[in-house]
Amino acid sequence: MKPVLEIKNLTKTFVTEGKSDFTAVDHVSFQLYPGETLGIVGESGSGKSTLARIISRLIDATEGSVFLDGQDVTEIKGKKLRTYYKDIQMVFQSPVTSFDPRRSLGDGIGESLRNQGLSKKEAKKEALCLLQQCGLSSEFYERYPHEVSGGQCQRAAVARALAVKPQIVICDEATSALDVTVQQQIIELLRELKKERNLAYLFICHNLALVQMFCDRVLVMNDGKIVEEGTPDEVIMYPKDEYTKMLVKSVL
Ligand SMILES: Nc1ncnc2c1ncn2[C@@H]1O[C@H](COP(=O)(O)OP(=O)(O)OP(=O)(O)O)[C@@H](O)[C@H]1O
Repeated sequence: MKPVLEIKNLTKTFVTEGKSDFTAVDHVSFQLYPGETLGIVGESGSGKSTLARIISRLIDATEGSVFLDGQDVTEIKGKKLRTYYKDIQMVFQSPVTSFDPRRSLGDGIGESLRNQGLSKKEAKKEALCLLQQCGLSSEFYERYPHEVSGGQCQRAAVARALAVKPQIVICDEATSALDVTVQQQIIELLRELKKERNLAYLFICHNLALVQMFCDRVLVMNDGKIVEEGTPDEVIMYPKDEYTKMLVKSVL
């Protein structure tokens, strides 16, 4: 099977005046396959979010390449980049702040649909359908981000991510701000949506129990490098790398 996403030697060095250069992502390479959920774990500051931001083209890499469906997308611009922004969507830790507080959830979801050329009426119909698929009834269309719970808002954020029909969804600590039962519900939702839409997920998470439950494969990052890779059982139950052993021990 061909990978949907291929990362080759990706490196990001931040250059700040008056400070020494800092390499947050250091020659990272991996592949993500269609329908796969790939976990990325590592301590705070290990470079996970920076990696996600490069892949999403929110920031540029210093070195290395990103391939989507075999096409080099590292430096694409204009229309190609706008299409790429649809192919890769992100769901963040804090759903409430990811929505405009002055607009209803339905409007927030509808906006991406209207940007794709749907009429106001069509966008509303589709937004209601997406909300329903994400377990939210039509009354949530009119609600504002501060009028819903964190879990409900994260469901709406998933609905908004799906509105543009992405191939890949990057979840950056998407369940970390939610309590345990709501975390499980969001994981179940992501699982169902993956099956229905053959999505691939990059699942950045510091909760190893969730990673073990949800991911097909796991990468461990330390100081910007991938230090171990394997199935959740291999990495979490039988870690080989010293850093992974420490990481696993620290949460047990
Ligand atoms: N714009 C920037 N300029 C300088 N350094 C940065 C910048 N963005 C991130 N960093 C640094 O890069 C390192 C990696 O940060 P990153 O947010 O990718 O880590 P992370 O593994 O996602 O951590 P967390 O789990 O806490 O979100 C950190 O030391 C951070 O301070």
